[in-house]
Amino acid sequence: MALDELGLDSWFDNHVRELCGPEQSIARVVAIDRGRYLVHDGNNELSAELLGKFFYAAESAARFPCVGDWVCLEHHDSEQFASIHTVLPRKTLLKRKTVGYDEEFQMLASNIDVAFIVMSCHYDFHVSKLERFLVMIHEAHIEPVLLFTKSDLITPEALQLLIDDIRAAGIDIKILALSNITGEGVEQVRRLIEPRKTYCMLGSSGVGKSSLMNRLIGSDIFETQTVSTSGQGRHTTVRRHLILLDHGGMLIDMPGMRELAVAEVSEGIEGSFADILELAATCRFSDCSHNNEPDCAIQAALADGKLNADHYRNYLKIQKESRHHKKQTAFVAKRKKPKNASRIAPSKTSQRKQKKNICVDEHKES
Ligand SMILES: Nc1nc2c(ncn2[C@@H]2O[C@H](COP(=O)(O)OP(=O)(O)OP(=O)(O)O)[C@@H](O)[C@H]2O)c(=O)[nH]1
Ligand SMILES: [Zn+2]
Repeated sequence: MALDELGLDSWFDNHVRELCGPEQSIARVVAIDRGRYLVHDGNNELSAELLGKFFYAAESAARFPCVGDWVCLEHHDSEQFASIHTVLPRKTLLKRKTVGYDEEFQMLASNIDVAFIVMSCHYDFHVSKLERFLVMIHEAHIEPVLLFTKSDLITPEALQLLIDDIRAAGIDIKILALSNITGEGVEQVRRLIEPRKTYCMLGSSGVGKSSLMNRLIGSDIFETQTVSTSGQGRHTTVRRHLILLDHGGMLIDMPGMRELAVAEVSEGIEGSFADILELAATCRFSDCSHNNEPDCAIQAALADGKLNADHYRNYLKIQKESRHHKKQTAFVAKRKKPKNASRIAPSKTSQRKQKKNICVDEHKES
């Protein structure tokens, strides 16, 4: 198989020439398992390890490879084993705020062209949740598509009402409805997937991501979970693996995400809340807080119903989270920064910590 079938194009090629040594070859990270990287070099999948230099002066988790990355490799004698020297620049990087106290973000996957937001139309659909996914996807410069699963459980009229709600919030992304049970709509999803492009599936646990994966692959390699009759999903084991589909495209499955806290986002907000930013630009005062200033365009639009109150509330919430994350990251970075960072070798403990930080795949994380 040629590397272009794995998504390599001239953009990456230019970086290969610049960044990979003459003895090195190029491969794509398809999975991470307990600190080991499974990479595909166009012919084989092989196991690769990081060079020690990755653990030096680690200012940011973003220096480590993640699923979807292109890396420069040096093969060892056995051919089945290699070391990773360099991570090539990424076209796109999907990340989220780390759950818990650590204020650094977590990389989910890179070099994704299209993100499928998978949501069940039968249970627990909220436009605000969709907006949260959209902020994250816009921030990463990825094209979003909404896949509504479980269409067999609601009437076409009820489905149309949900779509109307989404359009009313100013969201104009492509929407497809499907059922993994009857198979309706699955073919349309398959037709969306183009060769050499990378797709990912994002969505809460239990919405039907594994079921859809299995349908697209045509076999039951992903374990699916039975959910309670309320439709709510259960906790499933985490996996993140880049899979090559028969007709060419690539698909990365993501763990179910219960908590989706946003890291610092700016363009993501511009992408998802452009209507609000446009309105705010027409307030009388440029620093309007949209509370009780005169001639506030936001308050006026809320009053006459042109601006949906939930949409605005969600905007404020996400903006607050983003600001908070920015402040925290700046604070943590200041506290952590050692003098002469690049010359200090990390202790064994900090290497272990780093490994723990990047190898999220074997933990449950939703
Ligand atoms: N009625 C109906 N049930 C579905 C559909 N898709 C999935 N299910 C059921 O929903 C449950 C959860 O599906 P999964 O495919 O495991 O969901 P998931 O999104 O992969 O969940 P995680 O692995 O936890 O992230 C299973 O019992 C499926 O049979 C659908 O289109 N219609
Ligand atoms: Zn205002």
